[in-house]
Amino acid sequence: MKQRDNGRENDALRPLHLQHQFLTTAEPNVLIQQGETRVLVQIAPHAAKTIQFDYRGAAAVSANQWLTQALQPAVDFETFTNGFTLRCTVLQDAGSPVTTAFNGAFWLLKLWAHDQQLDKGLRYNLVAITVGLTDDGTLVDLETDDQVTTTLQLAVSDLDAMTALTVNGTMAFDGATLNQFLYTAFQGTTELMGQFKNDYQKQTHPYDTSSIGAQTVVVATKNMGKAREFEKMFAQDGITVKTLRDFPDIPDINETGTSFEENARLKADQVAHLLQLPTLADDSGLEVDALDGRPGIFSARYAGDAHNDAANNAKLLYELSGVPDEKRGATFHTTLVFAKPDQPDADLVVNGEVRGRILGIPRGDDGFGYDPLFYEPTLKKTFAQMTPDEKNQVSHRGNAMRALEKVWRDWLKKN
Ligand SMILES: O=c1[nH]c(=O)c2ncn([C@@H]3O[C@H](COP(=O)(O)OP(=O)(O)OP(=O)(O)O)[C@@H](O)[C@H]3O)c2[nH]1
Ligand SMILES: [Mg+2]
Repeated sequence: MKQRDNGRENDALRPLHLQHQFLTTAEPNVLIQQGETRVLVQIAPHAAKTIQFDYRGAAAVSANQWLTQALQPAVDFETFTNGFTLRCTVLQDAGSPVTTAFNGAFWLLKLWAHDQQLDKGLRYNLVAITVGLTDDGTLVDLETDDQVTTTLQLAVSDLDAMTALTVNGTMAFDGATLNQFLYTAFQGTTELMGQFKNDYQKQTHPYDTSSIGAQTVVVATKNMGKAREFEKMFAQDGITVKTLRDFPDIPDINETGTSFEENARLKADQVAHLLQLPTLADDSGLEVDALDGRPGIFSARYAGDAHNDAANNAKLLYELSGVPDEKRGATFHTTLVFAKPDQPDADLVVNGEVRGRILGIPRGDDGFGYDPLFYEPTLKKTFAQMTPDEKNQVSHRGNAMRALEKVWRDWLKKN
């Protein structure tokens, strides 16, 4: 392939670099660099449903017209509730500043729409490129030093639809030359589109989910006792389990709901959104008759915000001191929610319960949480005296899983 004076091959793009939130102001912004051309793009909403460009660089009037024309067909104002101004400040012009500005503007707009869950407001993805014609061929993604007779400025979608096409030049050219021009441009835009999509993917789903295969279920829990039970139950179907321990960068989810279901939805919906994967969550707790159903949804935080099983058990025994056996009945409850990414209305919800009695002294070493105090009358043991299989046969979580087992595969196939 032929090279330009600076060594860059004729069909090679300038290196692309995006710095999101280059300015630390609240307003969304990005610094886009294509080669040595640098444009700062900022977006601000306004009430009228219009696209406004505020290009700050040479030939601003024609630049604004071109940018608006190139973007307009992609924007669906049925979805966007307001319009927006895209301010593009050319900080350094080393060639093709308008198409560089367009790329920064489109992909900033796309992130902005995503943050507001208005992804549908953009009909397709766009990139723009500037291509030049020389005496002996075409050059992609022009720099200031490239000596060309004619330039072509193009915006094209990932559905191969052109939204803006401008040709400016000092020489006449024929149809074959135009085709050569377009061919070169499309090669450039295809490559550029891939680069922008990669960056967008990183910005919106920054978690590494490459280890998650088709036979894997993500469970949004940090509780290893729960995780072991899910692992065992799913293993019967040949399914492996990943938990939040596999994604340590996911922030803690505040269980601010007022019911098991609300809390399980919070956990499932948020993690499904962050990982963009179907996610199962479990919210469970112990409802003690003599305590009017406490600790209930507060079972993990019963003795204080730091989850401490020993302290929780000690508090339970203390609160039940003097309560006779026949009044120590309790229910263990589990709500399971299976969520698909960004479809909270489609959440699958099932429940499971088991009745038992709270002993006066702990028995058994297995299990977790309140297990040593929870006596189950049919197997005549505490949960902590049971093998994992025995516990799963009778437990709240086992019962919830059996309810889930009947429905989740069909649910997963829908949509
Ligand atoms: O003896 C027990 N046998 C069980 O089978 C069991 N299932 C749940 N629990 C306890 O009830 C609370 C749930 O709170 P919870 O649903 O918010 O879970 P958690 O905070 O531990 O983990 P996460 O899933 O929220 O990350 C926690 O204290 C759990 O230890 C159990 N105790
Ligand atoms: Mg919890």
